[in-house]
Amino acid sequence: MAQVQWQSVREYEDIRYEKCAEGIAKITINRPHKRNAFRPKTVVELYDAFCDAREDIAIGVILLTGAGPHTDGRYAFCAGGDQSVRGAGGYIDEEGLPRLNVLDLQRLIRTIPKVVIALVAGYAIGGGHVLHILCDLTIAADNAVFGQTGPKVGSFDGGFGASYLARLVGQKKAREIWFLCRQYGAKEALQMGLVNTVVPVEELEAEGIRWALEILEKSPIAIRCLKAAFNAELDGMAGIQELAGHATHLYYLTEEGSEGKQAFLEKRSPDFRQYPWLP
Ligand SMILES: CC(C)(COP(=O)(O)OP(=O)(O)OC[C@H]1O[C@@H](n2cnc3c(N)ncnc32)[C@H](O)[C@@H]1OP(=O)(O)O)[C@@H](O)C(=O)NCCC(=O)NCCSC(=O)c1cc(O)c2ccccc2c1O
Repeated sequence: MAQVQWQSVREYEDIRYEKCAEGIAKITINRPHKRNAFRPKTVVELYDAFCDAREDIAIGVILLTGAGPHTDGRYAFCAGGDQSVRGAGGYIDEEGLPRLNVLDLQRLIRTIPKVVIALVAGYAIGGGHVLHILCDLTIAADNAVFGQTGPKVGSFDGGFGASYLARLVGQKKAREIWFLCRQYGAKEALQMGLVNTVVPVEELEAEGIRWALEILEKSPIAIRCLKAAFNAELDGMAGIQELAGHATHLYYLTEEGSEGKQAFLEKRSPDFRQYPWLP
């Protein structure tokens, strides 16, 4: 089965947010007239939907994609920050404040204890390219186009957008991508390890659902710990915190862990002697 019944979760202006009974959430950037470029409000809405998916214990996999094709027939995953609202100090929100709030979203995608899959049709460019990099997996349509534009348009993402990209494709290739601002097709992206697979564009969502359903058959705790472990290797103290948080979560689930709390509440000494020091 590679088709599901999507139910809208709540209404937004710049995105669509849906879930299905099988445990998948789908978040769609819905600004095709701007090649799905994000303004601060788009990011606020994306953040809100990702938070909802994080809190929903029925959801294990989140698909992130872009609406399309546009009326001109072109597809886009996301063309990065909306340059028409870029002002001094960031992208100007509805209150007139400059924002780089996509950085908050990047960290949420990175740490959410569920699997995030980017479904990329058409352009994944600039900050939109960085978003797919941050996703755990990327499924590309055969018409996908990847690239950074920062040095061309007076911007750069020196965080995950540079360092994690280099981990994915190697230092030389990452420097080429940023320094030359070229565009790369789906096949080339697959060859350089930037995406997991390439499918015909009309198969993109069905393939995403197939991957999601396969993941959803697996152990949620194993997957969340693995995601944190992959991150910990690269994310320093923040990565260790994330992995350690999962260890604490598991410890709280044990009888041994609750003995300490129970003893405190019963105003007695804890009896940890009953628990083995396993090899
Ligand atoms: C994506 C393209 C290569 C597509 O080219 P194509 O020829 O197919 O389409 P058009 O160029 O004609 O675009 C159609 C339509 O969409 C508008 N549009 C496209 N992208 C954007 C955009 N990013 N912002 C605003 N508007 C956009 C375009 O103007 C057209 O509108 P019309 O009204 O004229 O029809 C090509 O469009 C392209 O190169 N786009 C720009 C890509 C780009 O440079 N993105 C920004 C990079 S910087 C960034 O994203 C960024 C964001 C952050 O929040 C950061 C935060 C912290 C650090 C760094 C950040 C950062 O670098």
